Order: sequence, then structure tokens, then C-alpha cells
Amino acid sequence: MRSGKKRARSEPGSTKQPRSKYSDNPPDFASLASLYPSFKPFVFFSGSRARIDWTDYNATRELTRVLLLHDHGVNWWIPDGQLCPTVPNRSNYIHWINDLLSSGIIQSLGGDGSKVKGFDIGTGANCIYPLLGASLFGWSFVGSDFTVVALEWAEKNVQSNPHFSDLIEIRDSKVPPQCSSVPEVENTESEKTIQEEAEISATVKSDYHDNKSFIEPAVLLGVVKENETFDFCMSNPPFFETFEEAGLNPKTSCGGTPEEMVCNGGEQAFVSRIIEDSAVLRQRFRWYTSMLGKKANLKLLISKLWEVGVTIVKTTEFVQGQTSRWGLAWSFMPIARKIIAPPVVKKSVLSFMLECIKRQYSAVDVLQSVEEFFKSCGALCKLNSSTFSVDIVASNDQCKTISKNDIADVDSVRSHGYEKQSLDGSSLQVPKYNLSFRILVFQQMPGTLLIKGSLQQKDSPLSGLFSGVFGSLEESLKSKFCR
Ligand SMILES: C[S@@+](CC[C@H](N)C(=O)[O-])C[C@H]1O[C@@H](n2cnc3c(N)ncnc32)[C@H](O)[C@@H]1O
Repeated sequence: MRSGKKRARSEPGSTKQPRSKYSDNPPDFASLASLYPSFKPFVFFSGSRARIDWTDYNATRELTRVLLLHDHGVNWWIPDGQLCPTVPNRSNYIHWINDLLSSGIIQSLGGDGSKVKGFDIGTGANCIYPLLGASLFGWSFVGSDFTVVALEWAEKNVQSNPHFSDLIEIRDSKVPPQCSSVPEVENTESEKTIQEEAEISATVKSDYHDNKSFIEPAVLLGVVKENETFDFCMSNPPFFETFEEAGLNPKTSCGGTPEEMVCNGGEQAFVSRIIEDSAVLRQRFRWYTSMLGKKANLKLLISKLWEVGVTIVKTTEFVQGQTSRWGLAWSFMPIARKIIAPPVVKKSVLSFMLECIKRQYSAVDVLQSVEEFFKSCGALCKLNSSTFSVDIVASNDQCKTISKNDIADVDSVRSHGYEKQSLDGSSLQVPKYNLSFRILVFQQMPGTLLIKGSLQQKDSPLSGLFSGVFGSLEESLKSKFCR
């Protein structure tokens, strides 16, 4: 690696990417404001805490600018309205890729392994992944896009950083495939050449934008050149099928144009196209990866991956603040290292998505319903509306009632007595051997919430009841709130 920075060693797949400097240290707005006068007007204090108005696009853009400059030495800007990336969230994905590359699970492409080369599908005007990858790890990149503004501003962002600009190439994915040097290599599994596959891939008709007929640009086939190999590809795909669906979270303003946010079939179709291209390019990339906005899309995409003959699939969840995203990675390389399955453990964190929520309901209604659900069975509950969470303590009997008796008999723990315990600091007599857990409600996108449950005492004798209890909550919330 050119930067000489050490590669991370740990296993990929952890819930929150540990080496992202923002994982446990959110940006300090007060200190940034004192260092950068241009950021100062966007910072205000509520109590002793420095905040910014997340609904102000200019504030979020200036935050991204100063974070990239302060933490990464990167000069950066985007024009009004273009998608503004949050640096912590994008860093998590870059660190996960670093984990995958360092894990040694699959064979390397040869060479000394010191020069890592990535391909960012849809780099955007912000060009965030190549900028982070080059500055953090010295990786080189091809960043593709097809809009004039993205190509122009991505190039500007690269040229504004002469200290690593030679590492990043911006490539137009809409240049007709015959103009890029695609090899006429026979694919033995089908009769088509890569050239033919590329033409098919590039001529999918779409009318998502202004209802005009539109040639959707190629994703990988036809953009990747002859003899090019890469260590990985990555993508933050357009998540949505319509701009209305993108509808934009009223709590934040990150901008985003239809070209950036929307594609025919949404993220599932976009990632399916990456999968189809990868099935032709196979070992030209060590790892193929994509980010996903909807956990529910993972299942179908993973089954497609096994169908096309991948050797390995990896997933992870990126959690930053109130936002969750998912990472999906696959490879066609032979497995180099035996993966030792971890011992089977009872899950202490469970989640499900509430999708297609009826219009009249908000996240607050769901949160209150979580509290009512457990209270109605006699469990102790404490709702915290600022963290969108409910803390719950339920006894063995209450867990049984909640799970409609569809659980193992744990009567043996009943006789263990009682101790003082409290949810809010006041003293309450509650059973010592109880199930203590937290339910969190995350806004994903309009009409979609992620509900997450985490056990507070993983070694509790009742921890085996958690999945039954959580399953009942899922059933109840889905029947009440979803169309
Ligand atoms: C959600 S934005 C992501 C931008 C940036 N990577 C980020 O994370 O902020 C998706 C990007 O993909 C681009 N895009 C859509 N289809 C593409 C294709 N077939 N090839 C290259 N880029 C594409 C869009 O123009 C847009 O810039």
C-alpha cells in the first residue's frame, strides 16, 4: 500500500465497523467550529451540546467538507442539490472492504498485494469512496458514473487533491461499450461473448427520468477494460424506484437528484445487474460488494448469488447514529482459508423491518405501540423518545404470555429470588431472573422502519426466550401498522 498505513486484521462481518474513527467518536461540532470559521455559522448550542440543523443542506455539506479536510486532508466540494455523503457512514463501508481484503478468506490476484485497486460503481459528484480509499489506505480507483455533473465534479474533486490524484480515474459508464476496450473473450458457460453481454447490459430501457425513453448505462460489463483486474468493486446504488419514494427524510437534508437516488427497479434491480455482470467477469475482481438500504432485499440477492456460482457470500450491517445500512459481498475466487464456524450462540441482537407502513402512522406511533405491547403483559417499560427506544424487563411468566406459550419451559429459574433493580433509577422490586432488553426504532426511509431488539444481560437464564418474545412483537406490529 502506498500510504504505508497498517492494514486491519480482524474478521469482517461485525455489526459496527470498529476501525472507522467515527464509530465511537461522533464529530465534535464545537471544536470543528472553532477551527473552521466557515462551519461556525451552522453550529448552535442546545444546553451544553453543540449541534447542527440536519435539515439544512448547506450545514450538512459544510460538515462533510470540514470533516474530509480535518480528518483526511481531502479538499472537496459539490454543487447545490447533489447528494451530500455523510463521512462516518461512508467510512464504515470503506473499512469493511479493508477488512475483507485483509481477511485472507479468498486467494489474492497475485502480485505482492501491496497495490489495492478498487472500482466504485456510481461514484457521484462527491466521489467520496475513491477520495476516502485513496487518502486512508492509498488504494487506487476507477470511479464510474454517467451524468455530466457527476463526471465533471468527481474529476474536479480528484484534481483538487494533487497529493493522490494519480490514484483515481473517473470513467464514463455511458460511453458505448464498443468504445471501451472490452475483450472479445468467449464465456464458456454461455454462447455470448463479453462484448455481447456488455451490449445487452447497456441497452436496458428505462423511463424513470422525466418519463423519457432512456438507455440505462452499463454497470461493469463494457466499463471494465480488457485485461483490467480489480481487488474489489463497491457501490452505493440508487436505492429507490421513484423520486417520491426517495421522498426524503424530513429529519435530514442530504440533497440528491433523481439520477442519484432512483433507478428502474430500485436497489434490488441495480444490485442484480452487478451480480449478472459479476457472473461474466468472475475472477477479474476478488470481491464484488454493494451497499443496501433495505435489509429485506438481502435474501433474494443472496439466493441469486448462489445460483450464479459464487464461492462465498458475506454480509454486514453498518450502524451510524439512527441509520442502518447493509453490506453484501461475494466472490468467485477459490476459498484460501478455512472459515471456522463460530460456536452456535443464542442471538442477543435481533431485527426486522416494518415496510409499507400505513400513511397515518409515524415512528412515534410504533414506539408507543412497542411500549403498550409489553405493558399489556405486565412487563416493566421505560420509553425514551429522544433515543427512540423502550427498555423492557419481563419475568419468565410474562415472556411466556408474550410468546403465546410457544417457548421452552424455564420454570427452573423461578426459585432464584429477587433483587432490587430499576429501569429509571427508582427502586423497584423485580425478579432477579428476568429478561431485560431494549427495543429501538430506526427510521429507514419513508414508510419503512427498522426495529431492533438487544438483550441487556446476555448471560440471563431467560435469554433463550428472547427470540420468541421478539417474534411476537414483530407479528403484532406488522398486523397493526403494515399494509
Ligand atoms: C446514490 S448515488 C451514490 C453516489 C456516491 N457514491 C455516494 O455514495 O454518495 C448513485 C450514483 O450512481 C450513479 N449511477 C447510476 N447508474 C449508474 C451506472 N449504471 N453506472 C455508473 N453510475 C451509475 C448515479 O449517477 C449516482 O451518482
